[in-house]
Amino acid sequence: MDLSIAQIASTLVLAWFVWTILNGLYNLYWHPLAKYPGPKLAAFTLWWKIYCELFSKENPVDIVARLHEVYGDIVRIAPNELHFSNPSAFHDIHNARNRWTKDRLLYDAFAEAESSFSLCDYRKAKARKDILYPLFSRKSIVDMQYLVQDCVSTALFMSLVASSNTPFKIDQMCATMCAQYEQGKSTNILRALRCLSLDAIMSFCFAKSLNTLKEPDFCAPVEHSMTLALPMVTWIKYIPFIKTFTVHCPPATIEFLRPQMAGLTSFHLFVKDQVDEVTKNPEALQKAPHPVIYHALLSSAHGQKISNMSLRDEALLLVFAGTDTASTTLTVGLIHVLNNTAVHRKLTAEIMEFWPNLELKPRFEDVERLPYLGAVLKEALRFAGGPLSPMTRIVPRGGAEISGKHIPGGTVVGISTRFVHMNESIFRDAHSFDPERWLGPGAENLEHWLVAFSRGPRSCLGTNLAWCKMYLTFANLFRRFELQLDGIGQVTICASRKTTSLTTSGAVLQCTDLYPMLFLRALGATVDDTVRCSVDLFAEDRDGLEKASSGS
Ligand code: HEM
Repeated sequence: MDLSIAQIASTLVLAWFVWTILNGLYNLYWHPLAKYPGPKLAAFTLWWKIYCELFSKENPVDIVARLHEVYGDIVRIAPNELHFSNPSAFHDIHNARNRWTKDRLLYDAFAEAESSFSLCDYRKAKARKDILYPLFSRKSIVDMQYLVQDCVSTALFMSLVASSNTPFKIDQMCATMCAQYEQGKSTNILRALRCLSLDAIMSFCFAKSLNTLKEPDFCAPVEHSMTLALPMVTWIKYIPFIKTFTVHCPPATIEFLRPQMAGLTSFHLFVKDQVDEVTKNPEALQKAPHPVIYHALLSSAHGQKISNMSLRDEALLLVFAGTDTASTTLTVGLIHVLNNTAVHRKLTAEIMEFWPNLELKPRFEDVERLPYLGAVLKEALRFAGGPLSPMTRIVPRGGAEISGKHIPGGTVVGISTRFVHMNESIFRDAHSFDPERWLGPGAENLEHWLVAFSRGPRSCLGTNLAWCKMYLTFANLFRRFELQLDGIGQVTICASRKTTSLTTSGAVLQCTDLYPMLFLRALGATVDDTVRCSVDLFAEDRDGLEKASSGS
């Protein structure tokens, strides 16, 4: 029997349709999760979740929050996925005993598949983290803090303060900034902090920097492309072909199709060349001024042969993981502090008293003893929340108890940190930025509920580095400058930021629905006049976009 192409196609479509209906009916009535409440459509098909994550204008975490109000503590948000709202569920899922596998659907979407973050299997990830941990240990961070402190100084001095040995740059920079200010242009503080994080993590991991802090207005193509690439993760999750295409496509083609990605493709090439160089010529590592990731990864001591591809993935992942999270947390903290005069005054007073002589830069171990600064940073972490999307795990065979219920093996489970950090019964008046809560009686009990770095064997590898960076950045910012928020203009958020970062921005914007501008003034520093610099935190900066895409 001869069938035409049209007949074959229609038969396939019909078969797919019937399969979808039968599968949906199975999901609704016979699936092991059938008894769990949630929208019927979410139980029927994954397309409901895909719609929420890709097309809905509302943030997915907000959607889930609404569902919990309707359906209770446990909600079925996809045929095989449960989301929890009871904070105890976080510790049921992420704890020192659990060796649960990460959810492939989520983690395969990250381009760096062969990295400590994206290796879903616990044993493989542990083997990799064991290799890297010495470099990220507290001792190593304390020893190498000069890399971070240097960067802190550069970021600040780039903006305002004339560093004695770079008068030309500062002249040039001040002139540019003044011109920008007169033209009503803004400098993006989030971008500045991203450049800071980027340069710090690059120096730390590779003993090389892209010098993004030296770019005018912190307008570094690589930083900009990284920001643009973030929302792609959600698309890649459901359309893996995008990842296959970008991984295998020649960089020139990507740049042609999306010029804004030029910064990222050149960064990928930078890492690739670096990996090729160190694998061909490991002796070159002896010239490194301090330990870098390749010393550990290429060492024969751990007995593992790590492929070039995996080395590349690890290097890229570390840069990505260390850049967005820390800078977002600091930005969130900055805005809240500047919005709250009492907090601002108390923080500045503590830092000024501790650090009277500007010339003598304090060490991280000393700065971290400042109780109020520590409390402010914890509040910043609580508000920013780390990755806000649930970091999903697979319940092992045999099932597990989560939030007091037996959950069948094979279920995808997750809880966004927002449900822990904004829980009113743990953090009284949770939506107010109140560092005092970390200082008063019972404050030590709260530590258990600060989960921005997650918990258990898959918690953040860069925790020590992140703390070091956050303490030193805030100490320097509030010691050297008078910072003010100014409310002029309007906030516009571009649709592509409707991801984790946007959620974070959204949380911030709830407390400041004005256009946040920072007026910066050097305090007791080497500049005597007040330099005013408007800082546009969230609005899409067209000039910046153009500059970044043209690679200037
Ligand atoms: C404020 C800053 C940071 C926050 C809030 C943060 C948060 C997190 C969280 C919540 C996870 C767990 C993700 C999961 O469950 O899959 C994680 C994992 C990770 N983070 Fe961070 N992070 C920060 C900074 C850094 C830095 C500076 C680095 C270093 C380069 C880093 C490297 C990593 C790595 C390698 C993992 C994967 C660990 C694993 O899967 O076992 N992070 N981070």
